Amino acid sequence: MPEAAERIRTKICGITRVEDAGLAGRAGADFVGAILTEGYRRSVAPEFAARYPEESGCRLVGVTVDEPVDRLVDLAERAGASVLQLHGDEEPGLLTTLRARGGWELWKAVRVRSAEAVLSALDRFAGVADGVLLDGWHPEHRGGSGVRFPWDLIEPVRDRFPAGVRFIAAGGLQPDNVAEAVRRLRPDVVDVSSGVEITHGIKDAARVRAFIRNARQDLEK
Ligand SMILES: O=C(O)c1ccccc1N[C@@H]1O[C@H](COP(=O)(O)O)[C@@H](O)[C@H]1O
Repeated sequence: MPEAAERIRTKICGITRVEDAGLAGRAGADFVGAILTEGYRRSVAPEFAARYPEESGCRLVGVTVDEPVDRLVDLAERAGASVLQLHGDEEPGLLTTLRARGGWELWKAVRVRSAEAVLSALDRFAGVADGVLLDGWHPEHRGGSGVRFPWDLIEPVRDRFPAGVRFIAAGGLQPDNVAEAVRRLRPDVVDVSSGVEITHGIKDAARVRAFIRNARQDLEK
């Protein structure tokens, strides 16, 4: 008998208020994300993000951009992150080093500009990343910009994700398009930040609930 498909997981990212972590947890999210590298619109101190897991019951994803390894380990430990999302130009060797330094699940973010670049990233990070996150590309913002990647580029190469590597779909997801993303891209996790916000870092309760409900809808039919 074929195995039942795993249910879709959801991540609410860019949380800057403890009450929004609670909101995400009550709505059924699996992961809450905090931007731990300083200087971004949704950056928070690691000690502040450390309050999210207890408030939400979710696993904490620490998002960092091009941090040196010692600083990264320090941020991850202070936040109590369970997953590290590397959202810069990190090389595979950094992930190998991190794996030896702690028990974090490691996700590498790739900003999609071509299917070839995604295939090359899958190749380079196979064996070192537990997940590959695909995000939209924006000329000024590293992430959290609400930009979709071209889904039609990824649909034909979806099955090239190595077995056991989570596919996290991000970038421009919203309550209104997440069911279509789940159907077309068949991700393991859907990730949203700006699509459920009132303004940068401030989440809207109705949109968070609708996002999670709509993400799950296809698999529950
Ligand atoms: O949200 C940010 O400000 C941010 C800063 C630096 C790196 C990543 C960031 N956000 C990540 O971007 C994706 C997509 O966000 P959106 O839904 O398109 O707004 C998501 O993984 C965020 O974690």
